[in-house]
Amino acid sequence: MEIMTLNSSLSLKRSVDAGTAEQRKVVQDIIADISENGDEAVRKYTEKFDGIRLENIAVSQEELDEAFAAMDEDMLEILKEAADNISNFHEKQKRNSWMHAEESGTILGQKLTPLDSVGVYVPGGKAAYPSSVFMNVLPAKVAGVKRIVMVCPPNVDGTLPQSVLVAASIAGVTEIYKVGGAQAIAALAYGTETIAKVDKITGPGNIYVALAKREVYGDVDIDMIAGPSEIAILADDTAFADEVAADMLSQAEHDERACSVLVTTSRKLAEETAQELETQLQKLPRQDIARRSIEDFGKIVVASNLEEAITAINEMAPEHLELLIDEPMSAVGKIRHAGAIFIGRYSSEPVGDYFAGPNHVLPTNGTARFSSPLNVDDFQKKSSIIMYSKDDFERNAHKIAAFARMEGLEAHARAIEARNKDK
Ligand SMILES: NC(=O)c1ccc[n+]([C@@H]2O[C@H](COP(=O)([O-])OP(=O)(O)OC[C@H]3O[C@@H](n4cnc5c(N)ncnc54)[C@H](O)[C@@H]3O)[C@@H](O)[C@H]2O)c1
Ligand SMILES: N[C@H](CO)Cc1c[nH]c[nH+]1
Ligand SMILES: [Zn+2]
Repeated sequence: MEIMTLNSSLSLKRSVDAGTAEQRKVVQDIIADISENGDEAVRKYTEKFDGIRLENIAVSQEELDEAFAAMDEDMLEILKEAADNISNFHEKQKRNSWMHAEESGTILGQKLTPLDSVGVYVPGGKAAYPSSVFMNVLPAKVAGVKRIVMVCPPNVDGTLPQSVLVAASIAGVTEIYKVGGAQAIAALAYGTETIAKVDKITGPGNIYVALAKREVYGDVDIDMIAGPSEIAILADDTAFADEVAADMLSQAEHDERACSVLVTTSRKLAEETAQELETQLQKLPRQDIARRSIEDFGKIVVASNLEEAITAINEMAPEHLELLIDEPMSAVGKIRHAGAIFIGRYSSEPVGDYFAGPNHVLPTNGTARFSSPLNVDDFQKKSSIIMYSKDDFERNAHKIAAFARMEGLEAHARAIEARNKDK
């Protein structure tokens, strides 16, 4: 891989993938068809895109039990431990309703209510993602959401991946359906005979899923449009090239359009990492995907100093950032934009993908400039509480009425004045 030098004309920013006009049209047509024809349209697209006609898309308790029984005991323990770590982390995010009583007797506050129902998209297609089941469902559970509907595209034999089913059971999903792509998003947003509509849809997926979420937003809420994975690694001469290359490939194997970038102050590390990437790629099972990702979107960049490197990384606002530098904690304050920051050698990105506890659904495509990881707040909504006292009302009524008249809203002013009389 070519090694570049960081200069003012080199930007690490990703261009947002808005899909092609043709893909948008495909998605709009699928959504319209599902809204109109419900389950029958779901069956048609599942047959077309996943290669199986399913008369019944609901996962039965029997299928869940079979998946559990077939799961390796040790693996089951690992899944449970990961689920505990993720739940514990998200418990710390949970906020409570609050009310504050002023001395004047007025009570102001904020009431938090979990969403009634959430739809969680779990990608199928290229890989099975039990970890994404945990990352979407467990924060919803912590928030108190009662109805959690999971959708996932079926395998060609009409099953769902065993690992996904077991994760769904551990996490406490309430309904599971074998449907993927834009047709799953439309079914969750508008409902079919089998799937009752939900209030919010979360979860990552490919371009068809992302475009569908964008289309239905407004009729339901969505979490974010999570694009292909990204990793930026900031490293100096204390880092090890084999570890840097391994971490870059860990995200490259997700998707041909995943993006792995090394920014380093050490030319030696840059050269060794380029070599390591080639050696390690040859031994990877998902070599084709990872190679295309590295060739089309991978970058190794040499910066003249740490400050310059951090400026470029802030501009990129990567989904994941690893700090493999001497005294990495000292750089954290200077990082303004990154979905998740992995500090030091033992915080390899997959630690966060699976086990540490923080969420792996993170802002991509530079949206870490203004978005946050999926979290418990995404599954609760707030209502303001206002209980105004007589004293406050009498003291402020004329100010409120004046404000209303300034806006030309006479009825507002009169609503206030109607109460400002002895009755
Ligand atoms: N950000 C995260 O947290 C995270 C986690 C896991 C996976 N991911 C990403 O999710 C994505 C998963 O993509 P995937 O494709 O493997 O699975 P997917 O489930 O997103 O997509 C499969 C579905 O796409 C639809 N589809 C495929 N080709 C189509 C076409 N030509 N026209 C219309 N619809 C079509 C089909 O309905 C199929 O069921 C990857 O990009 C991966 O990196 C992200
Ligand atoms: N790295 C992905 C998010 O960008 C999440 C994931 C799931 N499984 C493994 N990794
Ligand atoms: Zn990953």
